Formats: sequence, C-alpha cells, structure tokens
Amino acid sequence: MTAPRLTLPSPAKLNLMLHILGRRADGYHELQTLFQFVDYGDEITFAVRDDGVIQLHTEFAGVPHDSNLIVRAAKMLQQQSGCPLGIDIWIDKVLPMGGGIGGGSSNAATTLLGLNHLWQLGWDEDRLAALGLSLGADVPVFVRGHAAFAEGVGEKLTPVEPEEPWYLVLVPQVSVSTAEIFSDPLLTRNTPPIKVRPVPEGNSRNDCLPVVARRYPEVRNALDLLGKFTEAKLTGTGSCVFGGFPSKAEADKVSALLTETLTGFVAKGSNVSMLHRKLQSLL
Ligand SMILES: C[C@](O)(CO)[C@H](O)COP(=O)(O)OP(=O)(O)OC[C@H]1O[C@@H](n2ccc(N)nc2=O)[C@H](O)[C@@H]1O
Ligand SMILES: Nc1ncnc2c1ncn2[C@@H]1O[C@H](COP(=O)(O)OP(=O)(O)OP(=O)(O)O)[C@@H](O)[C@H]1O
Repeated sequence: MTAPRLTLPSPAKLNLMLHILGRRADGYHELQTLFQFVDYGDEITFAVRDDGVIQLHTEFAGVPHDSNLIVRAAKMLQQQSGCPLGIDIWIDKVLPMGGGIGGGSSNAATTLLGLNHLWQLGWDEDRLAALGLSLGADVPVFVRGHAAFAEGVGEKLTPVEPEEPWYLVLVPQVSVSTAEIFSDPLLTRNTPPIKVRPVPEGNSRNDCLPVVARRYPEVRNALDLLGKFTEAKLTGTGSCVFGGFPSKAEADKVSALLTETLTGFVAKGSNVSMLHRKLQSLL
C-alpha cells in the first residue's frame, strides 16, 4: 500500500526594512528587520516511510542532497526526536535561490512543521524554532508563521501587523551570496537601534542595498525599473527587488512590462504564512 501524501506550501518572505546595528564576536550581524510573507512559494510533498530512510526525490542544480536544507532539517528532527519513521519528499521549486526571499529557510521550516505533523511528534513551536535557528537565521520566522519585527540575528521575534499590499517582486538573473554581502568592508554596520514600537514610518531602508547595488548591475537595473512606479526596495541581501501596489491590477500592469532577462511575480503580502493557514485547516 502506498503511504498517503501531504502537500504543504513553502512561501517566500520579504524584508520590509533591514538595519544592521553591529557585528557579534562570532561574525554574525545584529539586525533589526521586518518580515512579511507573500502568498507565493514552493510546494513540498511528503509521504511517510516506515523504514527510517529520508529520501529527497527532486534534484536541485548545484545543491547536493546532503547539504539541502530540506534533507538537513528532516535528518536533524529525526535524530533529535528519536523517531523511527522516514520520509519521501518531492518539491515543486519556484522560488529563486540566492534571491533574499528565504526559499531555503522556508523549505527547512515547512519540512520541520510537516514532519512534526506526519510523524506525530508533538513538538511545540519554541522547540521547532530553536532547531530551525541552527539551520539558518531566517528559519525561525517561517516556523512561527507570523509577520514579525526581528532582532538579534533574526531570531528574537515580535509579531506585527503591517499593511498587506499587493507586491511586484522582480527576480534579477543573478544569485547573491548572503555571506559575501555581510563580509563586504563597505557595509553599513552602525545604524542606531530603533527603540520605539511599532517601527515609526520612514525606517524602510535596507542597509545591504548600497553594497548589493554596487556589486550587481542586474539589481541596479531592477531598482531603476520598479522605482519609476513605486518605492523599490531590496529584500534581505537580494537579489530580489520589490514594491507595493494598492491593487493586483496595478501590480499586474507593471509586471506586464517585464522581459525574459528580468522576470518577476505578483503576490499578496500576508501576515500569516500560507503554510500555517494550510496546517490550521488540517486540524
Ligand atoms: C539577510 C537575511 O536574509 C535577512 O532576513 C538573513 O539575516 C540571512 O539569513 P540566512 O540566509 O538564513 O543566513 P545564514 O544561512 O544564517 O547565514 C549566511 C551567512 O551570512 C552571514 N550572516 C547572516 C545573518 C546575519 N544576521 N549575520 C551574518 O553575518 C554569515 O556570514 C553567514 O555565514
Ligand atoms: N532547499 C533549498 N532551497 C534553496 N536553497 C537551498 C536549499 N537547500 C540548500 N540551499 C542553499 O542555500 C542557498 C541560499 O538559498 P536561499 O534560497 O535560502 O537564498 P536566499 O533567498 O538568498 O535566502 P535568504 O533570504 O535567507 O538570504 C542556495 O544558494 C543553496 O546553495
């Protein structure tokens, strides 16, 4: 008998602002950032196996299975929970890699929450978020599934309710290495912390933008194009660039101007992740 399959969404995130406050002794940077999800992402399908094997069936160009965050998340959860079960995994990958929209981190979180459900582990969100943090700074917010103001390296999360506009997200044909941007000597690392909550208007800057735009002409082009229609922002360390619109029709109108060399997608901003909405509907 074949095991029943469960398909779960793995949405992208946007950083609505990103300030770098300083650098810690371990090289990681202290940030203040606002995370919001969009209703657009990958889909991951899971089927439980009873032999304990963890098998990813979809190939990723340039990412060996052992370093894939999906496989790493599954193995870590299996090890730490002592679960004897295994899993077959397939992914429909639409999110660009190195785009600053957190595709890998989101995949890791969907895997943790999906397996917690299917293996019936009963782990709470705190425990899953702590495991997630060991896989990447962006994983905890995807585990929590709520728009958040993040501090520390991104793990200290306070839920927030920003507006939920339609976004046009531009995807320049270039992958940006997060580590490379954070090690650039020209990066601004001394932005004073915002102490007032909610974050006051006028703090939508991304401190990574000047360094990314300087290194990547493709990102500069995207910022220039979108900037003709709305405030154009960089998410994370790029490469993706996004802007908000009051309606889908207005975002679609600008999207229609895109070409093969600069693609993009239109998606609704969402303060509750698609993953959590789907999991809620299963209960
Ligand atoms: C820029 C953001 O996308 C904002 O959401 C994240 O902070 C990056 O999160 P991420 O991709 O999960 O990053 P990780 O995989 O944890 O780190 C990749 C590399 O970026 C650098 N890094 C990352 C996060 C951070 N707060 N400070 C850093 O200096 C480190 O060199 C690290 O080795
Ligand atoms: N399941 C996965 N999906 C995407 N990338 C993965 C995955 N597993 C490992 N990786 C590796 O992680 C790198 C970063 O991928 P990711 O899609 O998270 O980038 P990103 O959107 O820039 O993330 P962030 O916003 O967290 O900086 C990839 O270039 C790839 O080598």
